[in-house]
Amino acid sequence: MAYIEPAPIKDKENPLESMMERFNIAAEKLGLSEEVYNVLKNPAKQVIVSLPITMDNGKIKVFEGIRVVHSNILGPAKGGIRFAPDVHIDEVRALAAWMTWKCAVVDIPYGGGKGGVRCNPREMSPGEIERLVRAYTLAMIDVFGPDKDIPAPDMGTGPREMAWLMDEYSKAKGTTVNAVVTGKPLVLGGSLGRTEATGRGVMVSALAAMEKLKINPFQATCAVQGFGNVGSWASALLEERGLKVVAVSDISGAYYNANGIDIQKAIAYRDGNKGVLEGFDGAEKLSDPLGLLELKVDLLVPAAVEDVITKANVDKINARLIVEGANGPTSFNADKIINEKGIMVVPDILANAGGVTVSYFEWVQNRLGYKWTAERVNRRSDRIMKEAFDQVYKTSVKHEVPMRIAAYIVAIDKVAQTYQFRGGF
Ligand SMILES: NC(=O)C1=CN([C@@H]2O[C@H](COP(=O)(O)OP(=O)(O)OC[C@H]3O[C@@H](n4cnc5c(N)ncnc54)[C@H](OP(=O)(O)O)[C@@H]3O)[C@@H](O)[C@H]2O)C=CC1
Ligand SMILES: O=C(O)CCC(=O)C(=O)O
Repeated sequence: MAYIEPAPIKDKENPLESMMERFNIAAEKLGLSEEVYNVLKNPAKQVIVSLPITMDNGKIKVFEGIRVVHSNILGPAKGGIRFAPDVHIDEVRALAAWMTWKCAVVDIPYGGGKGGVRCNPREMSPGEIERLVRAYTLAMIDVFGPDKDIPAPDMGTGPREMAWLMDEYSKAKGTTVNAVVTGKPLVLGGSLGRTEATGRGVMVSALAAMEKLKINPFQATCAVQGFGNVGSWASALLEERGLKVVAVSDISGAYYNANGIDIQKAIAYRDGNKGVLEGFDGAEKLSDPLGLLELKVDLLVPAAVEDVITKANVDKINARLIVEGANGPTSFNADKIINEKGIMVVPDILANAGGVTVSYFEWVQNRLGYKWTAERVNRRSDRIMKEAFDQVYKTSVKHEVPMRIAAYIVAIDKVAQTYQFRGGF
């Protein structure tokens, strides 16, 4: 099987710089005080650890593990853990700050954090991954905690890794602490609805934006980059709401069918094919996987990695609407051209906030010692996503700025007000 390694991203820009450029614009629009600006531009805590792991061949390999807490002014830090070969401190800093803004946009009582381990989980056995998760957890034992910093899944991690993290943390503390991590398997206190939550939030945001643009979902086409947790759930739920998903992709390539891809068939194929779409016969494989981003569709959902829409390809983007399932898929340099082209973008810190919203519900349920029904979880998260969309849309109209800057304005304003009331510096 031919994998594209490393990730096929051209012209990768620095996600931290992209984040700061937007932050600067919103801070200026808001007239943010210099003191609060200086607090928010720096992460509150950054921890880098070395993790020596015995590999299956008996050799010891040392991995680098990172956790960054950008802010805990609104509550404990919250954010996923990424296992990927190109994890970098600047990327984790940007991802942690995006979590601060994201939690503020959807108005949940958390600050922002993010973690990462530079590794390639595709080349590791389950035993090696388990040892790595446990070593990372122990190294972060004083960082994590249900009232301090609560991790969750991100790229390359899922419920299995969260279960090991909870177990290791609980053993170290001498008691079961399920609220230390979210995105757990149901039987360990995971929430109904968490697995699909990010994709579901993407769908809710997309439908809200399509209403503003007067696009009828039953006549709309869609392309989705990334067919992991976020991309596959977003594809399935958008298809369920009437859209024709004409293209999907993963690390093995991009797959196109003008008549619409049968998403359930694609998911079943992926699940029976070691997690990849390679060889899927319900669509044609595109010669250039990045061609998916340039298709003439109503809706484009980048749901894989950062910086896939950059100044190198932004001129060729043909979608009417972009809803960002991934964190940071559009570089700062591409923003201006997208705006000039009149393409509406529902930004990551709004569009993919459904995941952390249901993570919050999971933490609430763990602390209550009670389980909500899927119906309650979905109804509440849909309402939060829709309200956040409406607030960002109104702010965008009021300040005459794109939705992305509007989302930053909403978030930074909330965090700045909290600083003003709490004081203490
Ligand atoms: N999980 C969550 O709840 C949340 C995730 N996000 C963000 O969404 C994005 C995706 O995360 P998630 O779905 O959890 O991760 P997964 O690991 O589940 O899936 C990632 C998907 O992207 C594919 N992929 C990786 N690199 C490329 C590439 N260069 N080109 C095309 N496809 C690629 C992967 O392919 P393959 O599997 O073949 O390697 C896989 O299909 C990330 O930016 C993440 O930060 C945001 C909010 C919450
Ligand atoms: O569910 C969470 O707590 C965080 C998910 C995440 O990492 C993200 O939204 O980017």
